[in-house]
Amino acid sequence: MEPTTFVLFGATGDLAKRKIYPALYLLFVDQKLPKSFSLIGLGRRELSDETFQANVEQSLSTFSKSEGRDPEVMRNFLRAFRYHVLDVNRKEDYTKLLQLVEQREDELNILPNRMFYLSVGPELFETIAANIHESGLGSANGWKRLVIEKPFGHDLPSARQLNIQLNQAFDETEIYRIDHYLGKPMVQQMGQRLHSALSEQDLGTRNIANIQITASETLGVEERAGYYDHAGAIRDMFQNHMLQLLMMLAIELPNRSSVVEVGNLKKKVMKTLKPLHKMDVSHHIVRGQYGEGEINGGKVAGYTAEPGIALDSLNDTFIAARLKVDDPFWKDIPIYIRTGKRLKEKLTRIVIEFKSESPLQDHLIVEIGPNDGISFQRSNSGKEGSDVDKPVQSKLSAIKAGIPEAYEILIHDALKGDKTYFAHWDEVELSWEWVQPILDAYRENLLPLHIYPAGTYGPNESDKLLEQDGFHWFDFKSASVNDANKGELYAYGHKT
Ligand SMILES: NC(=O)C1=CN([C@@H]2O[C@H](COP(=O)(O)OP(=O)(O)OC[C@H]3O[C@@H](n4cnc5c(N)ncnc54)[C@H](OP(=O)(O)O)[C@@H]3O)[C@@H](O)[C@H]2O)C=CC1
Ligand SMILES: O=C1O[C@H](COP(=O)(O)O)[C@@H](O)[C@H](O)[C@H]1O
Repeated sequence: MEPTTFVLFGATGDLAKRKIYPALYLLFVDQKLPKSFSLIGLGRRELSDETFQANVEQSLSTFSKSEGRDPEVMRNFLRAFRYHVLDVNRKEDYTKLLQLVEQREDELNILPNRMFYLSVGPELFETIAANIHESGLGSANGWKRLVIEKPFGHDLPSARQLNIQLNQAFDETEIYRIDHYLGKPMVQQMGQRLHSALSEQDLGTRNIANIQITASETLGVEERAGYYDHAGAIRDMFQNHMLQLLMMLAIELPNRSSVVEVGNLKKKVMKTLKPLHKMDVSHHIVRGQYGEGEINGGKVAGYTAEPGIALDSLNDTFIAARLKVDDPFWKDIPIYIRTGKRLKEKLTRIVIEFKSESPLQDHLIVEIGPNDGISFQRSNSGKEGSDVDKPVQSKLSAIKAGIPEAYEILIHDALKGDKTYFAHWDEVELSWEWVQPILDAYRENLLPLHIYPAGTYGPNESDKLLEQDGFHWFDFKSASVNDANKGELYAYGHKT
């Protein structure tokens, strides 16, 4: 891997501590960082290099999953870390930063390959990109890359505007838009596995009755009121993670697919999504907000009683949607997506329900979190005359233990210059285009905001959305994927 200077904006922030440093540490231990690697952390607060290094070490103790850190390994890891005070709005700070970057490149005798990671609020993205460009930080005789956190824009016009601004400083090939769901190992493989499962059974998508994508969380808004109350579930999860799950499920990635191929395939999925009209949104979308309730036996406050949230906030903490992909392969298969905060359990799963005459069992379940695996399940929920004692049968593949986490995978890819599992501009723009009528309908209050008790699966209207089509959300309680783990291990696409 080529020598790299990793310039981290937001080095004192939550994401850096929680995800970036632990991921870098694991990469270092696995010898996956470039041999010549230097990190310069940036923020407004005054820190010495030593305090910064101690803070990084502290965050590893708090957030890293690796056990038993060797002090010698830790010292070697932290040796690469320097800190520099920078206010993103002060041009002179970038000039000083350039001097430090060049000084470190000289000390290490490395080429000026620079990765700029923006782990700061989205309102700062444009300013930083412009200042990197103007200060000369981005014009050295090596490569430059911009890694950018979500959210990418607030709506379609602002996302387009942001992209135009970034393109003045970075080429699209140099921009790495992080969507951490794309770094989840199961997400990278599931389209392939679904197609293998269907073809091994000599089936086509005609045997699929519907597809259900659920990302439910037990957490509430936590300390992120300032951001979340303007984003809501639709921008925080739906426009990015949930639509990425749909794209990754619908495409069959050729082996060793290039970044361009993946981008084109995903774009095709988004282009075939039937558009919603603002006036029809209420027929296909359910908007919810959590009220007070119980999570894991403990009482929790409703959304508007959370710190920093206005009592009259109409922000959405839940969304359920019905979508259709209008292409010959997926035609006529309804796709339901739901995501929300303060729901009954923490899980991310995709359920493919087969038609009753299908030789397959009722459901193929792709479990993305907290564990991962693929299994067949028979669910009795909602079926008249069902035999509740019927054993759950399953074939399952799980991704082996020791697989790196999303941030580790994505940061490693960015260091290698592999953009395959980053969000490409075309698909980001198309997903905002699809979501925009919903944002408009929310703003104009064209659909009700349903309050659901915390600790449930969301408002009843979300169940009704499927009942209208003769379906039910899969009842995860009736068939545990972890029980299925005891069954025959069988990986679609390859045997484990
Ligand atoms: N936290 C999370 O779990 C997730 C976060 N994200 C995204 O990651 C990004 C960072 O989030 P998070 O770490 O939570 O945010 P925090 O508020 O915790 O950190 C913000 C960082 O930005 C720095 N900063 C703020 N203003 C300036 C400024 N004017 N000049 C220089 N530095 C500044 C702060 O440093 P200082 O105060 O020292 O200046 C701090 O290091 C956001 O885009 C967020 O949406 C995405 C997914 C999950
Ligand atoms: O990006 C985000 O994702 C998390 C959920 O991620 P997961 O990997 O735990 O499923 C969500 O809590 C957060 O609000 C959102 O910003």
